[in-house]
Amino acid sequence: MAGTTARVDLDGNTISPMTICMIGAGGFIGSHLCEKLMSETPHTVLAVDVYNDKIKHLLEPDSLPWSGRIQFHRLNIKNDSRLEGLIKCSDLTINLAAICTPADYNTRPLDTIYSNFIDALPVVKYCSENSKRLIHFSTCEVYGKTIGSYLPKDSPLRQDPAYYILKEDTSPCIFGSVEKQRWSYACAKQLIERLIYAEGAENGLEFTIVRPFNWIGPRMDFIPGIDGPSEGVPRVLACFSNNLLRREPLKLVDGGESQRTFIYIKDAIEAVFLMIENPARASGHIFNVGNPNNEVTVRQLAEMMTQVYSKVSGEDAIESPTIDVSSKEFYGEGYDDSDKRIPDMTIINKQLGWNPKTSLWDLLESTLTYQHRTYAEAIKQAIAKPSAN
Ligand SMILES: NC(=O)c1ccc[n+]([C@@H]2O[C@H](COP(=O)([O-])OP(=O)(O)OC[C@H]3O[C@@H](n4cnc5c(N)ncnc54)[C@H](O)[C@@H]3O)[C@@H](O)[C@H]2O)c1
Ligand SMILES: O=c1ccn([C@@H]2O[C@H](COP(=O)(O)OP(=O)(O)O[C@H]3OC[C@](O)(CO)[C@H]3O)[C@@H](O)[C@H]2O)c(=O)[nH]1
Repeated sequence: MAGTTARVDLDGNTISPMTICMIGAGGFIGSHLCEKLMSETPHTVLAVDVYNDKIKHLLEPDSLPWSGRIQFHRLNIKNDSRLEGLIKCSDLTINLAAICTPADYNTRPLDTIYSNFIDALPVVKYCSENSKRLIHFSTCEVYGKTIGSYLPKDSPLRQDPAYYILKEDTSPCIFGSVEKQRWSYACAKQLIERLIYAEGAENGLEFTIVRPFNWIGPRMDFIPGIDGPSEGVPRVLACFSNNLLRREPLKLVDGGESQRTFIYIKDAIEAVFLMIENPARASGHIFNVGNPNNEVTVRQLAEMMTQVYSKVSGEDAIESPTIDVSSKEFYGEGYDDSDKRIPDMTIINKQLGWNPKTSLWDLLESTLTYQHRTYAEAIKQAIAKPSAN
């Protein structure tokens, strides 16, 4: 129960209750952070977002044990003068707000760049000017492509970790050409990282930068036509969940050859907790947060999800569970991809002693159980309902 035993940091010091201004609190990661902060700590959250559907269960009814420790502020950080006041009255600001679905990067590059760079500027400025601590969410996409991806396909060096492991302090950021607008997001994230780093160096801003590597779990994105637009394209977990729920083949972009490491949201949130409560160990650092043991190709992910969904739903898989699509067909002009993403864990291990725990199979089992329970009935009804036209 929150607040009954004193919380101590990794060095044995008592942690005082703090007020956290969490921007983007209504999203996937924000909702999990808020949930754990409410149930396990005495901290207060000023939850800022334009939506609150994913945290409604924490805001209502008033009788919840943490009511009074979480306040929702519906505001758009693009144009709301209340933002500075909220940052000023908090001990820590966590900025999660962003456009962060790849389908937007090449089709809405301006919105993507504004969201990930321009809109984050006032947050950095207010933190710096008011001497407030900032935890800023960047992305593993700042690494772009691996050095190994430029070697010939049969080069033995491709097997050498030096050519693919992504290290915060030494790996380069390798993006495609400007016409490949996919990289608008990574580039905007990289520039805001550099600005935060410079504010730390020149003006003493106390910051931590988080680079998430494909965090997945319940409440990620939306299911098209159910709790999001029918034509919307969410991230891969929700795309594949949608296909499985509708008994459609899973679409493999460009053969599903790209590789990703997936981490369970609950493991990743543990890492963020350590950053929140151990400022002396976390400040001034950039942290990869991922699970290097959970690497698969997108094709393997599709196969695993098909098997796991069959188990949790009790339905046999369809006859042809996957179908190939080109990236142009799926995402449109200007799409490009990261080939492989394995995080180096040295820095987060040394500073915070953190390691991920959950296997890909286990995290898919709990996540797909959630997807089935949450959406299967709604999908059945949507399919049964004759369409409007
Ligand atoms: N989930 C991942 O695996 C992952 C990977 C890499 C990076 N990240 C980064 O982590 C952060 C959070 O990601 P997420 O997966 O929770 O995404 P999300 O889209 O679920 O959450 C982002 C939230 O920010 C809010 N928001 C966006 N613009 C806003 C604005 N102008 N004013 C107020 N609120 C605004 C959105 O409404 C949304 O609720 C993002 O910065 C993203 O780039 C996430
Ligand atoms: O139906 C689909 C959807 C996607 N793919 C391919 O899967 C790979 C992963 O896609 P996704 O999870 O949508 O996004 P990325 O990993 O490419 O990018 C994200 O990483 C972190 C973050 O910054 C925020 O979450 C974001 O940029 C990819 O190869 C798709 O092409 C598919 O085959 N079928």
